[in-house]
Amino acid sequence: MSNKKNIAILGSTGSIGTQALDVIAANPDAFQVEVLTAQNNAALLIEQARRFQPNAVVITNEDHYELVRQALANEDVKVYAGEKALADIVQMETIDLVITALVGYSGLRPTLRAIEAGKTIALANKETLVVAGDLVTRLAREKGVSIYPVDSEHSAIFQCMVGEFHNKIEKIVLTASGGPFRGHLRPQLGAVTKAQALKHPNWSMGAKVTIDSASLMNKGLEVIEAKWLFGLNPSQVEVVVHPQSIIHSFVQFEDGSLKAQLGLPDMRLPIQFAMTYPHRLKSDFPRFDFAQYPSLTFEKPDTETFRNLALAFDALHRGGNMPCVLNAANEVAVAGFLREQVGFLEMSDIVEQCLAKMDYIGNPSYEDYVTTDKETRLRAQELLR
Ligand SMILES: NC(=O)C1=CN([C@@H]2O[C@H](COP(=O)(O)OP(=O)(O)OC[C@H]3O[C@@H](n4cnc5c(N)ncnc54)[C@H](OP(=O)(O)O)[C@@H]3O)[C@@H](O)[C@H]2O)C=CC1
Ligand SMILES: CC(=O)[C@@H](O)[C@H](O)COP(=O)(O)O
Ligand SMILES: [Mn+2]
Repeated sequence: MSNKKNIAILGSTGSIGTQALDVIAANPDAFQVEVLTAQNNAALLIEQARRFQPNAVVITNEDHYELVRQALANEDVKVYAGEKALADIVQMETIDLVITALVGYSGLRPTLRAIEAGKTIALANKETLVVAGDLVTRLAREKGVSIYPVDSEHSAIFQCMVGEFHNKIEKIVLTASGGPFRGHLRPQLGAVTKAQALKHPNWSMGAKVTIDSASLMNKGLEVIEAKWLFGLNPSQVEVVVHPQSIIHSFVQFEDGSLKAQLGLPDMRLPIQFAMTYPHRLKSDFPRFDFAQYPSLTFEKPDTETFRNLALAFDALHRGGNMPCVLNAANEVAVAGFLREQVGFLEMSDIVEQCLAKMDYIGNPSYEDYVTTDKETRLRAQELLR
């Protein structure tokens, strides 16, 4: 019997997925890859499967199935395709921990299925908690499943909470880099390009989260994610702009003590911590050098210019299916911006109009979320030029 943790990585070809594999490659005695999944990047999935020899891989775009199957015909790796296969594979008995590194709404169903099967979750896919945080956290409580955060801010809060779980949080303060357009006003934002928006000042990430960072929707999604992960009221979550991205977030306890977690912007650390909690594993990640950062600065977010953050707080206050509406409208808007169909500022317009027009459902079922997501997408599509 091996002591290695058997890991499934959903979205292994993405930014988080490939960094999770870096962590595994650096710690072959601690981890074994059990499952890898991808949507379109068949070539990288094949390369990863040859290198890490998982039990199984899933390619969700069925058009690539034959290519992957033939390429792995001489390996001891099972090959599946399609969304149903993705939702089923997470229940495989041999999996210990599922890393949800998919992007967007696509993470919801497999995450719920993994929790149903009692799998520990390392959650990068924040949209899962934005869309259906009540369902997901309720099911996790029922099944006794732990959800460990991968997102850097939430990992920071979680790391500050270690040894403090019996103590009450007064508030948390999420740090935001402010993105590439920090300090810009609306007239300037009207003219920014996709290439400029994809240049995050501190982090190298997938396209969707990078655009969300530029529009401050990422911070809005993270506010909602934090509410569900840490059981907070909306009034207990604040955001401060910290352009250096060195302090990853703060927790303030009820005695007024403020704790923070610091480090260079490198996702491998939070990914690894979610995989090893409650332990820490020795790493060779670059260390922080105080001489390189003579000042760490803070500003209030400008929510009049970057309206997405205010819209996310609004959706959180309204509750029910409104965060699901926010997410679906934003996914359509970001895809439209990446196709250069809409401008930067129009992304918030689309989200705002969907929040105003979609029917409110107070206590949504899973089916209500599926319907809300579908109908919001249709409405948002109509708003694309
Ligand atoms: N990147 C980062 O540093 C951080 C990311 N996050 C969050 O982590 C999640 C992943 O982000 P990131 O790694 O940047 O994203 P990427 O776009 O880099 O990767 C997404 C992964 O999901 C797969 N995928 C995309 N769409 C689908 C779909 N519909 N069904 C199944 N698989 C799909 C992709 O497959 P393929 O490539 O084969 O098409 C890829 O493997 C997001 O929720 C993001 O907000 C949070 C903090 C930091
Ligand atoms: C690395 C990570 O966790 C991202 O979600 C990051 O937070 C993006 O940075 P900003 O949204 O603060 O620009
Ligand atoms: Mn983050």
